Amino acid sequence: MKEIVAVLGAGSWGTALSMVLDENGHEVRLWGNDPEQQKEINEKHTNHHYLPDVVLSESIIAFTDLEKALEGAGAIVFVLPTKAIRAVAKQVALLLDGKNKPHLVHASKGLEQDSHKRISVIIQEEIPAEKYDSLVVLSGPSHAEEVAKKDITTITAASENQVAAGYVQKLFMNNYFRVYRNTDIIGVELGAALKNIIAVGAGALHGLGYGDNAKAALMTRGLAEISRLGVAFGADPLTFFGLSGVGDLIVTGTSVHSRNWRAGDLIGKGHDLDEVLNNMGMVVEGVATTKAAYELAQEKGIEMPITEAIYKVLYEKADVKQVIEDLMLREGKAELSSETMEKGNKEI
Ligand SMILES: NC(=O)C1=CN([C@@H]2O[C@H](COP(=O)(O)OP(=O)(O)OC[C@H]3O[C@@H](n4cnc5c(N)ncnc54)[C@H](OP(=O)(O)O)[C@@H]3O)[C@@H](O)[C@H]2O)C=CC1
Ligand SMILES: O=C(CO)COP(=O)(O)O
Repeated sequence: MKEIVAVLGAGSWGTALSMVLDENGHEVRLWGNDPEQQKEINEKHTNHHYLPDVVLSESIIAFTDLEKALEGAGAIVFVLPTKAIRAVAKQVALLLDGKNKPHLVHASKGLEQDSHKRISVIIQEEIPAEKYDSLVVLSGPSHAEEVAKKDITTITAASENQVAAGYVQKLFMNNYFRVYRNTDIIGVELGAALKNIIAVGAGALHGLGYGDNAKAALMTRGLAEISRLGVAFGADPLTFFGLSGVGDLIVTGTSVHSRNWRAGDLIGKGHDLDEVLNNMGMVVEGVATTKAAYELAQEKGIEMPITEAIYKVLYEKADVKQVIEDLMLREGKAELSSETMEKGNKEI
């Protein structure tokens, strides 16, 4: 199968996914909003700010005109920071005529500020169902830097429509990029978004000089509270043991590639949050997601003590050592709770 694929978002992940699609023989149109970057990609075949030292195939063409990028596309892949998804989806909706119905895919990881909505929900709100074929979430442990080097990567294509998930599996899969199908969109999106909170925390522990025991504690108990929130909103608890749960938690909670981990590390070393975010030069989704998840947990009465602690450090300038002490000295509890394993039916 050879498709025309419009990749919306010419940052690290959009560029790395474009390389996979190009490798698989598809016609790739990489859309961004920066004319200088478009010129660089089309003339020098590099995207030096987002993927330094990587040479792109000449057949990956960058666009700044969204209408031209979407013309005749069989698939449209949203790979934008969460805060840009709604605005870009609105523009896409205006350009789709309902005759050529593309498959929609998104590969972003976050929750919308204020509404706390998942990305697939935002896309469905903005693009009328009659204008596209299907919607699939592509998510898993996958640093752009490693995918661009063709390092072995596994990822999940989640959709209620398994024919659509199979289409996306076929679109992306090759000998270094293995794609699994999944039916649990809620669990995959929540696992992907919420692990970024824990990655910020893991970086902060490293920056503060804590060791491996602390890291294991944070990641394990972090996974417990991610699952608790997810299950309360209808996710399958088993999803959190999969690629977009524990898999993505490992990759971001232990790696210097992770922008969330690096931001946490700098915060742990005493740097100011605004300074850290301004100097990163790339999106750090975990900071905004911490706020969204904290508000969601408060609203629904779901216990998320690690998220609450990270929220206090990021948004209330709480002393990080004091916050850790408070976490450690909470009332003693049983390790496993039944609410983590009982699937709820609330939707976000
Ligand atoms: N990097 C990774 O390894 C992975 C990232 N992800 C997820 O993918 C999403 C995107 O991340 P990533 O590519 O890393 O982010 P980057 O910060 O590397 O790049 C973001 C890109 O989005 C562009 N952008 C921002 N707002 C708009 C807009 N309104 N219209 C058009 N373009 C816009 C930026 O353009 P400009 O340069 O002009 O600001 C930039 O090209 C995130 O949700 C992230 O969590 C998922 C898996 C892996
Ligand atoms: O989600 C990612 C890898 O799976 C990338 O994480 P960061 O956004 O923290 O770099």
